[in-house]
Amino acid sequence: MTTDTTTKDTAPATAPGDVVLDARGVTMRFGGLTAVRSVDLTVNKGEIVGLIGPNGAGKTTFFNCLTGLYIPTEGEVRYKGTVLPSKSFKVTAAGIARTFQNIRLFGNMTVLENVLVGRHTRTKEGLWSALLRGPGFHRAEAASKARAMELLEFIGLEAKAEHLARNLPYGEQRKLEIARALASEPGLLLLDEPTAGMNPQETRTTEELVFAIRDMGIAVLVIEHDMRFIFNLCDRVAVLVQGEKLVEGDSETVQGDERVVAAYLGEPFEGAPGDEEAAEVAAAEAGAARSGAAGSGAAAGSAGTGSAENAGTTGDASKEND
Ligand SMILES: Nc1ncnc2c1ncn2[C@@H]1O[C@H](COP(=O)(O)OP(=O)(O)OP(=O)(O)O)[C@@H](O)[C@H]1O
Repeated sequence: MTTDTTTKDTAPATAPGDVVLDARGVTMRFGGLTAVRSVDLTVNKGEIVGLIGPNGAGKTTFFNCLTGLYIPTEGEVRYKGTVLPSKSFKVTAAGIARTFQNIRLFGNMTVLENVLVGRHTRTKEGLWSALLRGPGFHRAEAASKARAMELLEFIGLEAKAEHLARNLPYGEQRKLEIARALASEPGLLLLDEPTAGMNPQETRTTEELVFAIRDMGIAVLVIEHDMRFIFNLCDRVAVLVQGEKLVEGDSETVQGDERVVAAYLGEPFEGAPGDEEAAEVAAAEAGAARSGAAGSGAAAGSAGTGSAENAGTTGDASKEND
């Protein structure tokens, strides 16, 4: 049964025009397996919403239903009031961009070229214009490049614009993926485990980056196993367990819900998560200074059922669905 514990007190006041994403009764079956069962979720303008749950709970499958990679077996997804098209490139053009659990950059292309790839849904110049390389093409190309450089500046990688993507450290590759997603000028950004494999310092930087993206007017829906990251960041958190939404509410509501503790979180947090994180960052920085090199250890504060598989991974060939 789907239980929504959002109360009037915890839910943000929302005007009808403020709903960016409205997923209703989304169900996804693979043969006899129901990976997602009748999930409702809305994301409003100006919100950062978290989607958490144990491994195999259906989080990525749900993302795939929001981005046209899967057509839900049942249910409907609307973006700013319009039912989503069924092809992923059309979903991107409509205004939803995403990053993937496993980094999907073009390693042999430069950092700048990777961001330019993300702009293809926003460039109107057609094949003939590109072949003839007329003034319209050059103008569009210059504008795209300028916007891509702006985005690289936003994520702090403008100095590495001409580097090959594969030569970037892991944390910067994840940031570059975000810049590429932003290049399509979305109204909603979906982040699938953006801090997987990051050290505490990189995680904190990513947190700041997501706040800055929200401040640019882009709504964010984020899957993550790092609970400190989620509870620091999100206005609202939905918990999926075995394909169903168990609870939805603000961080405090979700952390305090016994069912969530039993099904996913394990022990409730004690003390302020921000303080603990700051201590870990300081310890990591001190360690890096001692060894002369920054490590890329496990993300801090991951929930018990999800951390081991995700910490420190740069790819997972066994996952077909993301
Ligand atoms: N293409 C597919 N075909 C068959 N089963 C699938 C497919 N994709 C996902 N599943 C199954 O659906 C269930 C939900 O998987 P999903 O990857 O969505 O979970 P998740 O919550 O994202 O897990 P994780 O936290 O490990 O990424 C799992 O049992 C998975 O094996």
